[in-house]
Amino acid sequence: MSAILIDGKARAARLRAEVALGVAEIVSVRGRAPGLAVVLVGEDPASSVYVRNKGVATREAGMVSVEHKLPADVGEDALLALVATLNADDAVDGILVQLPLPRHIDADKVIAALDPAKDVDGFHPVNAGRLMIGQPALVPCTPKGCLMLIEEALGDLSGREALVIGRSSIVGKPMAALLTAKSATVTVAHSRTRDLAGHVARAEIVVAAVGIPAMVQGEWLRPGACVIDVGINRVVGADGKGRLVGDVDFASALPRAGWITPVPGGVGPMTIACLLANTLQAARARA
Ligand SMILES: NC(=O)C1=CN([C@@H]2O[C@H](COP(=O)(O)OP(=O)(O)OC[C@H]3O[C@@H](n4cnc5c(N)ncnc54)[C@H](OP(=O)(O)O)[C@@H]3O)[C@@H](O)[C@H]2O)C=CC1
Ligand SMILES: Nc1nc(=O)c2c([nH]1)NC[C@@H]1CN(c3ccc(C(=O)N[C@@H](CCC(=O)O)C(=O)O)cc3)C=[N+]21
Repeated sequence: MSAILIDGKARAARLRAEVALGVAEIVSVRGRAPGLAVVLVGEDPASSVYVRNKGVATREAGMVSVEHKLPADVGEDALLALVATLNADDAVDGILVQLPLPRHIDADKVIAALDPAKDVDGFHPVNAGRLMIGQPALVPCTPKGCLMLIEEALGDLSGREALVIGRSSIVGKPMAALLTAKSATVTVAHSRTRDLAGHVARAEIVVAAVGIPAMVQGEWLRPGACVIDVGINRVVGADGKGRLVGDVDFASALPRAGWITPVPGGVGPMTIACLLANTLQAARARA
């Protein structure tokens, strides 16, 4: 038996096409396309790739994308001033501040300064809190995209055993909240978890968001599990070339899983498509 490959690239293309229809509609109503402002501080190479991919996708969906590149040594005050300007700019419907920020800047402070209505990453405490208590919110893009892939594979998730590996505010915590809202029975594992393999063995759904290349072994998996690999790790292969791998050991997981997302081509494209969906949602709410 071999797992069904979940084609995140194809699912993301469908979502982007849906978003483009919504964009056309809001343009006809409001006379202005949704606007996304992306703030990039310094030259993080992974972030640069993400920012470039996002720019192309937003324009293809008919949105206006404006990038603000600031030098790595920019002061916190200057960044907060830019956020205030974008908050006040009526042409800006969504703001994304690329993480990680340089160490001398307090990321929590910057996120808290965002207008929650424009927080298309869903990182502001108001949106994070709303998600926790089941109120309408802007939901973080990566877990939102993961949930779409899981539901498409499994349908109704109620009563399903789910394991989320990782408890970051960007992926793990909101992922656990979304799965709980869908009535899955959710376990959250992290660096202090004892017997990770034992938890993996019980899970019908495994979401791996750790940042350690190929750490989840295929042999740990419950046969037929739905495996969502969030990890984006750049490693150097035997040929000396760099390539991307996930947090799941794909080769050993493939024969044992029921469904699995590849890296690249799985969760990553969904993150970008969900960012566009969130920007449309924010534009509609503000219109
Ligand atoms: N595809 C996409 O669109 C995106 C991909 N990513 C990728 O996902 C991965 C995770 O990202 P992010 O959540 O931001 O990462 P963080 O570094 O913020 O969080 C990693 C989590 O993994 C946990 N962890 C570390 N070591 C272990 C271990 N040995 N066993 C179990 N858990 C462990 C940590 O535990 P503790 O809390 O105890 O430290 C922490 O909760 C990265 O590879 C990142 O590049 C991220 C965002 C979007
Ligand atoms: N404020 C903020 N929000 C984020 O959502 C955020 C962030 N900061 N900082 C960095 C991480 C990482 N991240 C990725 C998104 C898409 C791909 C992606 O498109 N990946 C493709 C292609 C990757 C390639 O080939 O280079 C794929 O997996 O197929 C990767 C990584 C979002 N993040």
